[in-house]
Amino acid sequence: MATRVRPSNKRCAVIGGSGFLGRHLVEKLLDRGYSVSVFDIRQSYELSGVTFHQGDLCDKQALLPAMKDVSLVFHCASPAPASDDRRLFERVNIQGTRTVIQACIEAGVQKLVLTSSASVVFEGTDIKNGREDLPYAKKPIDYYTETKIEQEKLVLEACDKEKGFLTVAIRPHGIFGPRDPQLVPILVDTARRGKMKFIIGDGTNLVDFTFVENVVYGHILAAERLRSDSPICGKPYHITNDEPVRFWDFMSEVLVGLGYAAPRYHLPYALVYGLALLLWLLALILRPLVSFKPTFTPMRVALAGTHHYYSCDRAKQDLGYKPVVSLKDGIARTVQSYPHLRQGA
Ligand SMILES: NC(=O)C1=CN([C@@H]2O[C@H](COP(=O)(O)OP(=O)(O)OC[C@H]3O[C@@H](n4cnc5c(N)ncnc54)[C@H](O)[C@@H]3O)[C@@H](O)[C@H]2O)C=CC1
Ligand SMILES: CC(C)=CCC[C@@H](C)[C@H]1CC[C@H]2C3=C(CC[C@]12C)[C@@]1(C)CCC(=O)C[C@@H]1CC3
Repeated sequence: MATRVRPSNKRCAVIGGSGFLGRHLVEKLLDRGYSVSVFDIRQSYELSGVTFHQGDLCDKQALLPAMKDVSLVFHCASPAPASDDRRLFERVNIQGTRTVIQACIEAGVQKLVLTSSASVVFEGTDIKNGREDLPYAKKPIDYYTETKIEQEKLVLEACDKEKGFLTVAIRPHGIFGPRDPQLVPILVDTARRGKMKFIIGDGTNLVDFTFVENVVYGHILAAERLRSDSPICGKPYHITNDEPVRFWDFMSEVLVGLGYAAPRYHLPYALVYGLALLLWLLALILRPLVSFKPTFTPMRVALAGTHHYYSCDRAKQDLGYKPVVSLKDGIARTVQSYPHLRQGA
């Protein structure tokens, strides 16, 4: 009789492991003695100790080989929030996540850790020290958020102690750090086009920005604490730097660190939000004729002009989480890592 190989608890798979967060997670897992399978639609690097499987997560047959003899799966793949493609988000974040869950169960995976987002409760209005029991956004501000909500629900509802399939969701916010393809590049691009002169609103709104290594640490703690007798099964956890900062102070610090001027002039929030909404509608109506991507989307303006910071008390209590890199050090390491984005480079 063929005996089934018991999956090693130091063997894991990272879906989305070619991405910004995924790659940092893979590197830390290797440091901690795990062997890692990466599953991603693209391969962006090579690393010893890592086996790459290239494919679309909506394809179960493609996923299964990456999960062979694996006890733990991290799912941190998603289309980029900047894409406004409803069908793509629904296909990958909702249907694709259903497929990931089915594949995990079929492959005998015991633990699934999802990278969700703190934005699942954000509707474009102030959130101050938000806890995990806030309701999901009833009117999500974009398709990305809408489908991240459904994705999180699917993963948490799939948690089944009887069947030995345990799940947990990590909700990071504003991830930044070396190799981030979003935050610093968008900021620098906006500055280079001369559009970073204005502060939206009075500039006092507090926001969480989270250094990538803290997010990675939260994921690994969750994975290692996920057992059938632990309180974390089927629950979401905020992971932040636990140091809310003024959105515009953070932006200015990164800009000045890279040699650009900090924004100075104030614009009323309602005016900019209204304009962004108009532009978004215009882009939608004109889509069959011309395609343009406005820099100022309603979501971006809301993120830049409201308070949105979250309590990570639950993660501290249940996971023993504490940020490992301070905001100050995180910003310094990030700025240093982008010599090619410096003014004049
Ligand atoms: N970057 C941020 O500030 C935040 C990110 N998150 C979440 O963290 C996760 C990771 O985000 P990032 O690393 O920033 O994004 P990223 O875009 O760098 O990485 C996502 C990865 O998913 C892969 N992917 C996309 N569609 C796929 C498909 N159909 N099949 C297989 N792979 C596919 C991409 O190729 C990419 O490598 C995402 O789930 C995102 O929603 C949550 C909160 C904040
Ligand atoms: C805290 C959090 C969730 C951050 C997410 C990252 C991005 C959404 C931001 C990174 C750079 C930001 C940015 C703007 C909006 C939000 C970001 C894209 C603006 C477009 C807001 C309006 C401006 O005046 C220019 C800004 C450029 C940078």
